[in-house]
Amino acid sequence: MAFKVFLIDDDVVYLKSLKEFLEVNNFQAEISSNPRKAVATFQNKEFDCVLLDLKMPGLDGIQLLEKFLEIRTDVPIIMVSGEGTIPLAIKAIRMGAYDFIEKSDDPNRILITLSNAIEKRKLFLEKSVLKAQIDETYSIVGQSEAIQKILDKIEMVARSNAKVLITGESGTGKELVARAIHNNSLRAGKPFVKINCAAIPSMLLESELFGHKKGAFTGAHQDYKGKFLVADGGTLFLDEIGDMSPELQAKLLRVLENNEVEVIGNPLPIKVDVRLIAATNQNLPQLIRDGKFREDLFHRLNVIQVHIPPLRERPEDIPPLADHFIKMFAQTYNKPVRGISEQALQILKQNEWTGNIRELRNVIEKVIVLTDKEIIDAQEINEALGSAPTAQRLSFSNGKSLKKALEEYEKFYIEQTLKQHSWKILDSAKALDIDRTALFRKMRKFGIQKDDYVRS
Ligand SMILES: Nc1ncnc2c1ncn2[C@@H]1O[C@H](COP(=O)(O)OP(=O)(O)OP(=O)(O)O)[C@@H](O)[C@H]1O
Repeated sequence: MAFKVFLIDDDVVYLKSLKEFLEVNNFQAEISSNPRKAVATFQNKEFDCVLLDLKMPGLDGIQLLEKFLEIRTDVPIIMVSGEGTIPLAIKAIRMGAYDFIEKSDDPNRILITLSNAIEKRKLFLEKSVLKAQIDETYSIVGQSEAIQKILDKIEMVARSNAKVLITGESGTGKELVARAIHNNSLRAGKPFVKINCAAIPSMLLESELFGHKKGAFTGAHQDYKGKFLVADGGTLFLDEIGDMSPELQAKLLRVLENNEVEVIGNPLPIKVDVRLIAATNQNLPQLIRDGKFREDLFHRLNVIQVHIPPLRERPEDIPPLADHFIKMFAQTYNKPVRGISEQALQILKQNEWTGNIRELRNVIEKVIVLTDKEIIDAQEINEALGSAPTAQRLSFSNGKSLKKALEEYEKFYIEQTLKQHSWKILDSAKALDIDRTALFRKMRKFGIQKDDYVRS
């Protein structure tokens, strides 16, 4: 497809010859010798680049440039300067023109300047599309007062370097908020590194965080760059901070006090510049009272606190979230789904959502995979919820044998316990007062699984 160039000049002879030259070189060219009409044309048509004469009677090039830049700034404008207009051309560039050429220039130079400008625009547009896709994936949806306050807080704290502690149940969006803070900060171009303190055994976590030198301990076959160093200049997100061992808490505190990392096996500490965001679904003040979390570390981390309430406390967020996930998964799975019926929405609003937004997202994904309808109906939602029944729905298990009803409840109860304990088998088994083998057996029997659950 040929690129479209808009040529504006009062010199019609020059205009026509330039148009011919560009067309021979596979460009499409539209010309205008009337500056006022040119504004309307620029407003109504799509161009990849504009070549604009600096000196014209009536509205001159500088005034026209000003008007064009008011309309849009993504189309590069190259000024065409005649004799003695170089200072004006420089002024135009200061105002936002892409470059300038001289009428007397070798036509091949004009081609090069034009191609460069169009290439730059292409890259700009590609970047905008990618950014829009990322923004969509990481956008925080919700109309509740709680979410609006969180969005305001993100904006307020993003530009500082203050440490942030994000609290909230599993699946409420803690990681999403951490990413939003990073993406809105001056560190946005630098890495965002996430580490889940509950998913890595305590002995390995130290090396994951701070790194090690080859030979520092048995099995350290090569140097390993810890997450603090990987995140240098950017943001480190420590998820499930409440699960960090007391020894490691002490080491983390030292890093935060000195902004230096002690790589295992390396005698010299290394300076780092990392913004720390921590998250937990546990009650840290309670862990402090139980002697499991250091109070000094808590105060270091808790400079700014963002608490995300569970979804059941903000049902007004369910319609916009459902809409968001429907659009997202309809596109992913190429389905014709456009919306959801009022009745189906009511069922979603009444659900308990112990797994919060992650659970809602999974339910919508499941419905979209299975449906071919344009509007999701109540039956489809009920079926999708059926595999993860809530306490509310279980109380209506009429028509089933007692054995079946009890089994359903047993499955539900085990699932909820696992969720509450972030899928840690040992903790969940303890809470259920059964041993871990029995829990594994029941999980197998009921087909309960989470892809990345942790064996603690
Ligand atoms: N307000 C929101 N708008 C859109 N999507 C959301 C929102 N909150 C959460 N999500 C989505 O829900 C899922 C779970 O969110 P996230 O992983 O951030 O939760 P979390 O609190 O960090 O969970 P965990 O404690 O289990 O690590 C993600 O897919 C996330 O994109």
